[in-house]
Amino acid sequence: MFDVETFELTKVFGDVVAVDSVSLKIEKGEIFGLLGPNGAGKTTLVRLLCGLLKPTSGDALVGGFSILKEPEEVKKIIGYMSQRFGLYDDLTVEENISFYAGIYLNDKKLAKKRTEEIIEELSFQRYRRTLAMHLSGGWRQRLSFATAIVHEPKIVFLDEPTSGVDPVSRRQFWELVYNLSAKGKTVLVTTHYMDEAERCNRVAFISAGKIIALDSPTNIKKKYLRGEVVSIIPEDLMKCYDALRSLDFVEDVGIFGDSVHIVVENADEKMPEILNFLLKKGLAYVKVEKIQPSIEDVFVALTKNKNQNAI
Ligand SMILES: Nc1ncnc2c1ncn2[C@@H]1O[C@H](COP(=O)(O)OP(=O)(O)OP(=O)(O)O)[C@@H](O)[C@H]1O
Repeated sequence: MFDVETFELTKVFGDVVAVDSVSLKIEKGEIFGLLGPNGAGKTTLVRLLCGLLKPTSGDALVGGFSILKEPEEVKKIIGYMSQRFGLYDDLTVEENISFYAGIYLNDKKLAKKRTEEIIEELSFQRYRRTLAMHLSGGWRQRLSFATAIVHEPKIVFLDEPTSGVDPVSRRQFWELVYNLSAKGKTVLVTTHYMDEAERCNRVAFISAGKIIALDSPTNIKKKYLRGEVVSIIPEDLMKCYDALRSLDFVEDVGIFGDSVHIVVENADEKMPEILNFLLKKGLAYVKVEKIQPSIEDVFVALTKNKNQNAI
């Protein structure tokens, strides 16, 4: 059973096609990741699915309701955590939660009950009277999440929920996402963090409004990365990156923190040639090793070719 189904969904702003004929299906209970560079169309797709934007053409069913014909019904069954978090800084934690509970739930008693439940569930007890403006980044993010799920929506949209949040809070946040999924809720999450993509059941890559790859993280790596990855930690990152790009047996080159990753057909076979090349070019390095590919390696390979065909 699908909780989200889109049919050639398209949104055009002036001469920008922000979402370009997207057709996808998301199963009930799934954690579905949406990845893509800045401006790829992730936020626009999420806003369309939340019933906040009207499509230029195409349609989508969210929880069985059409975003085109029944956007108000869609809004009742979804939770949306936007990039801006949507918190009231001059209200306390409890007031923020109870404010959103009041908007979404008509029943006052139920709104109060849910506010208490959420405070308990998300461990807000000691911060309940703290103003939102005084919370740390991680707790603000948690509060924004709380306000998005206070009405127990079936489907939850999280737009870059962990952007700018420290690694510990990010990990804790993912526990909350897993809890939602374990309760049978469907989650669509957009992210820039590739390690977070690995945590999703399935991911879609979006580039210039089009879905260019969609599968489980494992299958995506198998399908789109036809080769093995060698990681090089050089002393001069940019010089090494530029030099490696000129090697004809290298399929893809990408920078990952302080290392350069190259994709080659057979890493063990090519290793002596790579070491020889670095030596000849006078490129000093700290470490060269074959590594397991990450979803980020696929991302580099996929976004390299901007004219990639949509699937
Ligand atoms: N309201 C709008 N009016 C005009 N153009 C828009 C509007 N909203 C988005 N766009 C354009 O649509 C394209 C997709 O933007 P969108 O915000 O959906 O991308 P994104 O993948 O979410 O990017 P980011 O990761 O930076 O948030 C961009 O070119 C953007 O400039």
